[in-house]
Amino acid sequence: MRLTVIGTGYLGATHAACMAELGHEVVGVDVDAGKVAALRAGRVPFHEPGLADMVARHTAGGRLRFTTSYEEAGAFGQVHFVCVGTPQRKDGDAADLTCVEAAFADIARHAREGALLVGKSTVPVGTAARLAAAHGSEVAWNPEFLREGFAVEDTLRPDRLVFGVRTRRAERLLRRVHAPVLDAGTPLVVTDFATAELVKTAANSFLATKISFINAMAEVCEAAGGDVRRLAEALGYDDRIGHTFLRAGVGFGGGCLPKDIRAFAHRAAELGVDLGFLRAVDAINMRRRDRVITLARELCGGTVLGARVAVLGAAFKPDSDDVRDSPALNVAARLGLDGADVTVYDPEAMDNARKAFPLLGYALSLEEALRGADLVLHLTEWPQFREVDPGWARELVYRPRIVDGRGVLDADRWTAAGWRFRALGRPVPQGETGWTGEAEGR
Ligand SMILES: NC(=O)c1ccc[n+]([C@@H]2O[C@H](COP(=O)([O-])OP(=O)(O)OC[C@H]3O[C@@H](n4cnc5c(N)ncnc54)[C@H](O)[C@@H]3O)[C@@H](O)[C@H]2O)c1
Ligand SMILES: O=c1ccn([C@@H]2O[C@H](COP(=O)(O)OP(=O)(O)O[C@H]3O[C@H](CO)[C@@H](O)[C@H](O)[C@H]3O)[C@@H](O)[C@H]2O)c(=O)[nH]1
Repeated sequence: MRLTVIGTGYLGATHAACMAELGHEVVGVDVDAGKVAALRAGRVPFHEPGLADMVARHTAGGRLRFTTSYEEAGAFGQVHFVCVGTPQRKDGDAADLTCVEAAFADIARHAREGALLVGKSTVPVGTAARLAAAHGSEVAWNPEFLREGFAVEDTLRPDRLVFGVRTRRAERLLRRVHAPVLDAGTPLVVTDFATAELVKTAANSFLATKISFINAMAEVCEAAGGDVRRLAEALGYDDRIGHTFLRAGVGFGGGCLPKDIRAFAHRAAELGVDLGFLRAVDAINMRRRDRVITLARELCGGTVLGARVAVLGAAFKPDSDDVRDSPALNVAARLGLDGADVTVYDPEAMDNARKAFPLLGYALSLEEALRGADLVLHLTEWPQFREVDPGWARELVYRPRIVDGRGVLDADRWTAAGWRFRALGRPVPQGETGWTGEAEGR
């Protein structure tokens, strides 16, 4: 089929390449000429494992093209997928639909007779019906559930597909687009617009709730002397609960969960439904960032003023260079404002971090970040950070003190190598009694 993908960011570039992989002819459209130029040259302007190869292969083979022209896209496509951003509005919790509205208006104006306009962006319930009424084109909603870092795999082998449609024809077209995925046995839910839109915001709300639940348990563990890792392990053996999304730590960030739960609560309130629990989920999540800052202060003798702090991680999670609402950078920036001399290192997200927080210090290697540090904060669990030898790191830092904000480092190993080790939701390692009041200064 001839498809277009409008908006070629994290979601759209992946969707476009994967649709070409399924055998379709695809044109990607973006208003960002720089992004289009990079993609045309077969380069992906962000880090997503496996995607660069796929884009390079299909642009070279001619099945995947990129343009800034809606005219070209409209003349080409039988089905148009809208994948533009829906960030949080500057003036509140609602989703900013400016890009979605512009994209639908532009493609509706240029699309051929009978073309299907499919929304994939995450939107407040009611958006699809409004766009269908506004543009008179046939509309469908096909929400996307991919995770960054696994985007290709999640697109080619998703847990499920959801089609929000009003006609048999729209369903048939979407079935044809996804035929290889459906033939592989992927579950499909065909439903109305509202339900399709709600599946997406409900799924992200559930995931965020699960993370904040275990982080609230981490707070109780801190108060009671328990270990949230063992608690999560024991809880997860109950099949009804499961082990996934129960990793306690500095909490969730990224371009999706934080803004999606806020937008969902806002939209529900407009509809007269109080989803107040999502505000609690959000508050628990933000408190974990505060907790890292409290631990940092405690380990530095009450204040981080003048302390050299190495922050390991800038991306909101490993295997991504996305720094949108990154807990690591939020903590780093706040410590910087408190007078710490902060140096950030991340294997992939340095350029994005520099753009977002130009005043922080940046190191070109892990070793450089650690050298001379008074305190180390482990805030994004890249494999290379987990594999660090505590003895090697001990030789580089000025003071061996670390906060594990992701709950993956081995407290015993770090303590045995002479480190003062703190983690969220876990007891102070044996043999350590907490801050002893030794004088700071070099
Ligand atoms: N990132 C993810 O993992 C993911 C997963 C599922 C759903 N989503 C949802 O998908 C949507 C896109 O998210 P993203 O992370 O890819 O955002 P992004 O910011 O990476 O990409 C959005 C792209 O849309 C382009 N754009 C903006 N206005 C445009 C217009 N009028 N015409 C053409 N292009 C335009 C931007 O230049 C940008 O390249 C959001 O609604 C998000 O919630 C994202
Ligand atoms: O047990 C866990 C799991 C995740 N996280 C954090 O939660 C955030 C989100 O992680 P993840 O969901 O893996 O990443 P995203 O790529 O943001 O994906 C989410 O958001 C996408 C955009 O809507 C959806 O498509 C996905 O299904 C949904 O998982 C990250 O900061 C993680 O560090 C935790 O703190 N503990």
